[in-house]
Amino acid sequence: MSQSSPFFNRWLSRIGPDQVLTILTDLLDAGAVFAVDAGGKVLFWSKGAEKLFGLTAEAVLGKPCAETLGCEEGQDPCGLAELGSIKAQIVNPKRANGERVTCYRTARAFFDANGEFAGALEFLRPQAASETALGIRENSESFHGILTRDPIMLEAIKIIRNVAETEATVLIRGESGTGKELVARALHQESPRHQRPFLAINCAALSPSLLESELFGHVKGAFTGALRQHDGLFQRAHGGTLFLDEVAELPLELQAKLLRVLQEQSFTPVGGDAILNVDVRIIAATHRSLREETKAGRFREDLMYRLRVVPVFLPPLRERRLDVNLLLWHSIGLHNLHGRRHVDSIAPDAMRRLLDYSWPGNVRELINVVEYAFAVGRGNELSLDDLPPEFREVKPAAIPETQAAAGHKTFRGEADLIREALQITGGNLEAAASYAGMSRATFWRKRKKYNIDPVADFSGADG
Ligand SMILES: Nc1ncnc2c1ncn2[C@@H]1O[C@H](COP(=O)(O)OP(=O)(O)OP(=O)(O)O)[C@@H](O)[C@H]1O
Repeated sequence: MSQSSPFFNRWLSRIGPDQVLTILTDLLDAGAVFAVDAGGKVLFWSKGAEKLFGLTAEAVLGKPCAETLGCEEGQDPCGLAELGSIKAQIVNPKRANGERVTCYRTARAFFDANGEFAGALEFLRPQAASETALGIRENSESFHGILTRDPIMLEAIKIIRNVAETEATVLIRGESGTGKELVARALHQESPRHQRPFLAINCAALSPSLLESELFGHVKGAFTGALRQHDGLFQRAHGGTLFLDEVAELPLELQAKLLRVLQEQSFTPVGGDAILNVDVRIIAATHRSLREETKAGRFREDLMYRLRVVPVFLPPLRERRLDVNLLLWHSIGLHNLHGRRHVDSIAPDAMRRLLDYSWPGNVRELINVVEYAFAVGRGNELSLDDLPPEFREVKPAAIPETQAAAGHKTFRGEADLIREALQITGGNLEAAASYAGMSRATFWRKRKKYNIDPVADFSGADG
């Protein structure tokens, strides 16, 4: 069906197609719109294009578009004659000041009555920092809110995807704040049980008697104060998933009761004598080694085997340096959307401290650090002064031993940060600049200053 009324063409010629196109593209002020002829010469250049590239229409009209936008990075500058249309292609056109800007390119070619390429209309929308952080271009992954570029985390996600379909019990091991609950929720969401409840309990947070009544419920009069019957989590999670966080802290007497539910899908509420049957999938998590706990006699061996049918390990954040960068920018992007401050760069000394930090509270701590920076700091650059005191006090020489043991380099300065960024990204300048918290132009300048050659030294590095 046509998108316009039969009167549109008449109206268009009365107003003037040129004026209509100009006004229309003004309405799209989030990016640049331009038209080219069959030879790639610019025929139309919107106000948004002037703003984005710092080039007036007067300076650009009639010039080859590839030259105007500095398409020299081995990318096909056009490709439209063959493809006909392009959607959300990532390109890096050049601004008047020489800086490159990452954009999404959407374009449509026109063909004349003989099928000959007759030019095209293009729309370039600059990519937001938060989109880069979300890893839309790089090989990162967002899976039910879990952001990562770390190979071990990606492997964990793969396992979760595969076991979600099954009924297997999963044991997630990781330090506090590494995302164990997030992963458990993802597993539930991916499973056939996703329309039934997902309930969670921290086994370390309650006294043994309260924990028992929370898990299994109690009948009226079961103990002093049990004024009415209470349905436990196992009953309420029927058909769904129960997440037992810090399962290693479960008292031995409750371990026996949990084992029975796992083996027989049945239990008796506190003070009751009727056996209740339930269908609940268990996902357990711990920061301890259950094997060690078993050896020490604190955890039942039979229960350990029941729980760790599929073990999943989440590494601490200090061992996932690519994720520090990714999660920082993701968190910054969220604050940029809602706060009064807009951060688009991180000062190199601040970035160095963030990357060198041992993150004992893992991702939860990182989120809080960004919140702190937005609460106390001002301006577009996140500086060292915006970070909590522990970041400002730590000298590179005083980096915790755990990190040194984990094989982390300590930085001596900006040059080291640039080298590390190139090393870890295999010489990809765009990704390396993002890793170092610098704009591409600044990264380029500093790389030159320290005479670091990305091609000779780092391309093909396995990062
Ligand atoms: N990879 C990730 N991507 C995005 N957000 C994450 C990631 N990992 C953790 N988070 C966020 O960090 C916070 C802590 O995560 P979560 O509660 O899942 O950790 P945990 O290991 O269960 O912690 P604890 O053992 O202390 O309960 C949450 O806000 C969570 O959304």
